[in-house]
Amino acid sequence: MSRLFGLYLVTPGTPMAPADLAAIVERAIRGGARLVQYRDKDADPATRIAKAEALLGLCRARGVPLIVNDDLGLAARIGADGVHLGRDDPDPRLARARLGPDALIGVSCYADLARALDAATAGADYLAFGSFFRSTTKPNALRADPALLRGARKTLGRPLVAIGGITPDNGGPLIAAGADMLAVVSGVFDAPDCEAAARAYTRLFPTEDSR
Ligand SMILES: Cc1ncc(COP(=O)(O)OP(=O)(O)O)c(N)n1
Ligand SMILES: Cc1ncsc1CCOP(=O)(O)O
Repeated sequence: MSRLFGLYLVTPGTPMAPADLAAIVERAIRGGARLVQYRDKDADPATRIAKAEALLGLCRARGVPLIVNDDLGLAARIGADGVHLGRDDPDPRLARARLGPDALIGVSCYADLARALDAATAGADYLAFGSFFRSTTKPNALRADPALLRGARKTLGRPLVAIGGITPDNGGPLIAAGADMLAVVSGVFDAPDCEAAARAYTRLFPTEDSR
């Protein structure tokens, strides 16, 4: 698994034809997205399988991992690279047992460092914090203060993902505070040029040589 660093694209979960979804994800990968999460709360099971499989094929061809939000069963069924788990989802240990030692397991920690420590102990590969800014995708998301990332950096020893209302204009300070990845939905999916938008996030990160 490549190092967890850079733009993390999360799909919006709004009704969208599989081909349109794949086209945007492909453009975002061209713009530098290094990890993709299939997040889809509303589609029926057959549509979810079809979309996730289409994205997995695309991501495999581009060498970018695809993980599934919430749904451990779907991740196992399609052979995804991992799963992202929130408060209402299975324990990371269960996900590890089901998906295997190489699976990428991410856990939502909101603004809760104690939860993050537990998740790290339970084998999470990355810890996600947020929402750092108001999110149109998830307007009622719990809010986190960017300063939290500095403490998380010192104590957790795992890659940190920041999410929620992140734009190319407000993302830099989150990276400076300790975020390894910026997870983004609307900043890419709602942009007139998805590839250019992804590139604008990608440019916020130091290059491999300067890290
Ligand atoms: C990278 C990343 N971080 C946080 C979330 C939110 O997960 P969760 O709290 O489970 O909420 P839903 O996504 O299920 O609404 C995420 N999906 N990805
Ligand atoms: C899933 C999720 N969890 C907290 S905010 C959020 C949505 C992020 O989307 P956007 O990048 O459009 O704010």
